[in-house]
Amino acid sequence: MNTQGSNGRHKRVLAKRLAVANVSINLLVTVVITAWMLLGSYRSEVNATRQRLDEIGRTIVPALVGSLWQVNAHEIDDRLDEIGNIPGVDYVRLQSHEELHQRGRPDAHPRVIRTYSLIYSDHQHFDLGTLTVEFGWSPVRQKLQHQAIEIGIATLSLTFFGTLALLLLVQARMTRSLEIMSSYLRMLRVEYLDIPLILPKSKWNRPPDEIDQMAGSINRMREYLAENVAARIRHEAELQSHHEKLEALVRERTAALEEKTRELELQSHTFEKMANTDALTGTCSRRFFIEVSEHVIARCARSKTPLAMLLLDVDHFKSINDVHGHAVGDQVLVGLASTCQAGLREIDLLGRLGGEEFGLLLPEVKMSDALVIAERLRSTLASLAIRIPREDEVRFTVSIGLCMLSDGSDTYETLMAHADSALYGAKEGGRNRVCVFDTTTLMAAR
Ligand SMILES: Nc1nc2c(ncn2[C@@H]2O[C@H](COP(=O)(O)OP(=O)(O)OP(=O)(O)O)[C@@H](O)[C@H]2O)c(=O)[nH]1
Repeated sequence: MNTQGSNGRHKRVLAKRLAVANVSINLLVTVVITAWMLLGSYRSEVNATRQRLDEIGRTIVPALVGSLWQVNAHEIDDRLDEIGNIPGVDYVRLQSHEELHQRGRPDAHPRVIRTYSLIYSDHQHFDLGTLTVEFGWSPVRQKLQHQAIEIGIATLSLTFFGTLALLLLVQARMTRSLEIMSSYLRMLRVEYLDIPLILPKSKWNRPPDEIDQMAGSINRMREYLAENVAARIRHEAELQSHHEKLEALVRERTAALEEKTRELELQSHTFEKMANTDALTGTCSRRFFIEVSEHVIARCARSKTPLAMLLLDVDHFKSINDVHGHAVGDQVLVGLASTCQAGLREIDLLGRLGGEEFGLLLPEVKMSDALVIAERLRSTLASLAIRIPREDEVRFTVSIGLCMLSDGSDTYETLMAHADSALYGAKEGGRNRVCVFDTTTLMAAR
């Protein structure tokens, strides 16, 4: 990560602001100091002027009074010249009786004026006139101006070099460090969190300052962020691992569930098949035969399609059981069912209704065809030989009751009652025969 770059737009703004502030403060301080120093100079100048005036009063004025008393014009002029030559004296005025002596020119606004009374004392006081001495502004002004210029130049030089030094110091320490820190924070990314912020080392072995503290805080924040990111990555990895384990578990459980469902479906299918199939003969169970018959009968009744119902019953089956055993009886039933089944169409339905009694539903078959089918069945079964171990074979006959769907109101129960009635007729008629149900008469086929 490059932390040496800087944002050009804000380059050294801080240093410039500091320089402007420093120059402004220095100028203000310069003005105040200059004013204060000039005031001090002015005061000391005033004191010096007063001391000179006192000196004039002590030395020259008594000599002047003596010259005036002696009326020594030459000496008077010398004294006045002496006063007029004192630095700073602009104007000297001697008013003695009618005479006026002047040196220099009076100022409209003199700086300091002092008037001396010229009195000669010799047991008596004689008033000889007044002496006025004026100190003007020009020498003091010049002096103060020079002083102001000197102070100004010195202070400005100090300001310039001080500001320059400050700028260099700020640039070397603050601006550069702040630029590096700013650049570091701008470039900071999750992948760079292991790179610490390093400020350029100072040549001098100085104690840590606020910039070092800030850099330390940034590094602590970076470490804290790095720890947090590492913890987050760790947690995400753990979460991912848990997620994968969970998904594997769900897949495993789903597979087990699907397997179980398949097993249950298979079982259910088997149970359904078992429930719908007669265990011994493989034909429809009574319940399934009734259920399907009800639908077929209703459909044929609606569409006025012919339908025949046959009820088959093995003749003297009890004797077969009694003579040959129950197992042989079972063999007879199996043989009957498979023989019947072999000659049926897809839409025909054979069901074992109980014991040795079977129902046979023949949709879309008219009476004449139904009779043919019933007779053929009876005949085929009568000639069927059931192979048994000891007696070689067993033969049997069946009685068949036949009825037709007569009108739209017929149901399974009515058809079954009719077929049963016909079967009863067949049994009564001597067995091994087909009987057709008729509402008025029972007609035997043979
Ligand atoms: N072997 C065997 N016998 C059964 C089965 N179900 C019922 N039976 C027997 O079938 C016999 C039916 O006898 P019956 O009702 O008297 O009828 P039948 O002897 O056939 O006489 P008819 O119908 O009048 O000709 C009984 O002895 C039952 O025990 C079975 O599944 N297997």
